[in-house]
Amino acid sequence: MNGLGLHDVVVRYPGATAPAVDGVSLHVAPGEVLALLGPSGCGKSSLLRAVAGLEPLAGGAVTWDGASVVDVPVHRRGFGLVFQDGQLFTHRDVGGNVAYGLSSGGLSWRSSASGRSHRVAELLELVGLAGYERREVATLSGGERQRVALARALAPAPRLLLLDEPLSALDRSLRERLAVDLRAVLVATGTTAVFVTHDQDEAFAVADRVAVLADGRLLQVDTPPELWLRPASREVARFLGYEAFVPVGDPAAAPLLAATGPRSGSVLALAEGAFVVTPGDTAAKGTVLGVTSRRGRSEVRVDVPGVGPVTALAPVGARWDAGDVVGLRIDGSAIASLD
Ligand SMILES: Nc1ncnc2c1ncn2[C@@H]1O[C@H](COP(=O)(O)OP(=O)(O)OP(=O)(O)O)[C@@H](O)[C@H]1O
Repeated sequence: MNGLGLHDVVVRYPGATAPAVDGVSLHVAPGEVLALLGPSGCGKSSLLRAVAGLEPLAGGAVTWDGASVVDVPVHRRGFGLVFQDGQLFTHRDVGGNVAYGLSSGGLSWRSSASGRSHRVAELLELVGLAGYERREVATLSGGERQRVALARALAPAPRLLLLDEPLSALDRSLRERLAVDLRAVLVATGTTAVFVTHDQDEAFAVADRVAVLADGRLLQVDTPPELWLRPASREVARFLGYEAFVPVGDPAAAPLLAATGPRSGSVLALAEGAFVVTPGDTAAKGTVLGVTSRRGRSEVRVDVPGVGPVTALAPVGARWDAGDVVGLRIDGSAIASLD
């Protein structure tokens, strides 16, 4: 099979009671971007490092185009790496950092100085930093550094790019913008990539498919819409942000099913926003537990009979006190079903 193959990969650290990666099998097709998503300590980085060749395998195999790379040293795998902190060379300027990436490739622009500088300019333009060649690394913002790290890693046209939480040191709004830009760059260059993150939104923004890991095991791998609409288990659903579960046969499910239409699974999973606080006669009611404000809207913790505590959305500025009973409209698009 072309692309990256993981076959029952096991990573075990000396002295650890359980393996960090415990029999993970996955395939990443050429040109595909796969996110490894999971809580801290679930083994995402260990798996990525095993693919890179930075950690030895305790079991299983890593293949590229069907051939094992287990005995191929890190620098001969043709895989690029981007880390959380970019790891730029501070004694080189931006252009020097990107040109370093070129020198590790075996491609034709290596031969001429003008070919090299043209390629550096092209890569900087690709990552949104046209004209930055002579800037000192120390003068760059965190987001700019990560863009340079990406350009440097893409310079030798790696057959696989491995990104370990490349955006997690940045603040939220910058992270959201860069996630979109990162996907655009990976798609524009047709780069096959594996992207590690603990942030669901980021995984969904960057990847074609998302692999959810917990305790070193693969729980589910699917496209973002499939994963969101059909989480394979409560564990996956909880990790994606579903916060309440109602069996389909439960009386409390009736108004929910009226909003979603018939569903095939046996349990409904409710995400934040499955209820919207609405005045007037509504299908459901809840008792306010508390109110917080986030990103220009109010989030109201409400206790809904038969469902439990959930986060309902409300217009910003609206005021309630704990104990108030509020009407709730149901948004079927925030309700998934599982077996
Ligand atoms: N070098 C190491 N030596 C021993 N144990 C390690 C080492 N690196 C990681 N571990 C352990 O392996 C498990 C998986 O760690 P890993 O860093 O792969 O998880 P992660 O999902 O990437 O976490 P995070 O999001 O916090 O980086 C953890 O229990 C961790 O403590």
